[in-house]
Amino acid sequence: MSRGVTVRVPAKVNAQLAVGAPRPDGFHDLANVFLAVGLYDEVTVTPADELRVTCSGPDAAQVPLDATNLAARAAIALAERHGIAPHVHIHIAKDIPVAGGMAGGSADGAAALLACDALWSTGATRGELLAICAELGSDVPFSLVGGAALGVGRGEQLTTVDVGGTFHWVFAVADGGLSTPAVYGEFDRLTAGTDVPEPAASPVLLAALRSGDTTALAGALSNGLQAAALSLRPSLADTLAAGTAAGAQAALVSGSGPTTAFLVADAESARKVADALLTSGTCRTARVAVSPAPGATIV
Ligand SMILES: C[C@](O)(CO)[C@H](O)COP(=O)(O)OP(=O)(O)OC[C@H]1O[C@@H](n2ccc(N)nc2=O)[C@H](O)[C@@H]1O
Ligand SMILES: Nc1ncnc2c1ncn2[C@@H]1O[C@H](COP(=O)(O)OP(=O)(O)OP(=O)(O)O)[C@@H](O)[C@H]1O
Repeated sequence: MSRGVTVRVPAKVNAQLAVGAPRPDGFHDLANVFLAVGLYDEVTVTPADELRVTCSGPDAAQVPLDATNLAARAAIALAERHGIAPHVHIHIAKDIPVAGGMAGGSADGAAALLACDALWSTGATRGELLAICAELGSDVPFSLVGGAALGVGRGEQLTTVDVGGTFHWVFAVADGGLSTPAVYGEFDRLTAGTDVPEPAASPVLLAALRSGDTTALAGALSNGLQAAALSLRPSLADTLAAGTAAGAQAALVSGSGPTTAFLVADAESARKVADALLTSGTCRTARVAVSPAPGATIV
């Protein structure tokens, strides 16, 4: 009988990503409407003689296994707060695309935190766990809570958003990743000398999510980092066009990219659009998923 704890954690797509001007600390204020999507990593922690990280899955070779791994950082942060040695083997079964703008590393951070908390019976409150998540990265608190939420500040201050139905997505995974800081840097370069408005959540988008109406949501999706991601990776325009031609109701870059996201009417259209994207040769692979999905959960 293993004494391990396993946590399942979802990827995210940004239904709206409004980006403000750079702050003195280098971050950008956001109005970030997160939606958790049903592509999952599973993180298992078991007692060990020292901290060790392993990873399996098709993209495993791209995942760092040292102390920079967000799952390792989460274990260390929790252990430090509770005076525990972080002697744990963390195994990541990775299904979320790496460096794809779907918060895969953030997901593993949130999952490892929840798993270690259970393994060590720390008694940490939800608020304490969320505070550690925010220290680890701007996307990490949302990976813990899942569902749908508006993130303000640098994206870490969350308010739940109501979602009235199930949305169907196709994700086109590109060859190679894009660095999140590089995409924000390109946003700064492209907007230099312009008046960047204060980011604000779109009432039309929030109403579309509440109604569960795919057509309304398709008209309201937006990503303020899209121009920057396309500037760094112009070939993404071909992927967006291929998905649109195949019948997607909306096509956009997912977060900082280079994964592209396609909102479709139902599961059947999802399969059709995924097949068309694959045969178009404009992406490495295509994945089908629904949203919203639950946050990090012990299984
Ligand atoms: C693009 C998104 O994925 C959208 O959800 C997030 O904003 C990125 O969140 P993340 O990967 O958790 O980012 P962090 O690890 O907090 O920050 C990485 C880097 O991204 C940039 N960054 C991130 C968040 C933010 N609000 N403004 C920024 O400028 C900064 O250069 C920062 O050094
Ligand atoms: N557990 C992890 N899984 C994947 N990458 C990790 C992990 N921990 C740290 N990293 C590092 O983080 C980088 C970004 O990976 P990640 O998959 O989180 O990107 P992302 O999905 O674009 O993130 P986001 O959408 O939050 O900006 C990777 O290139 C890798 O070096």
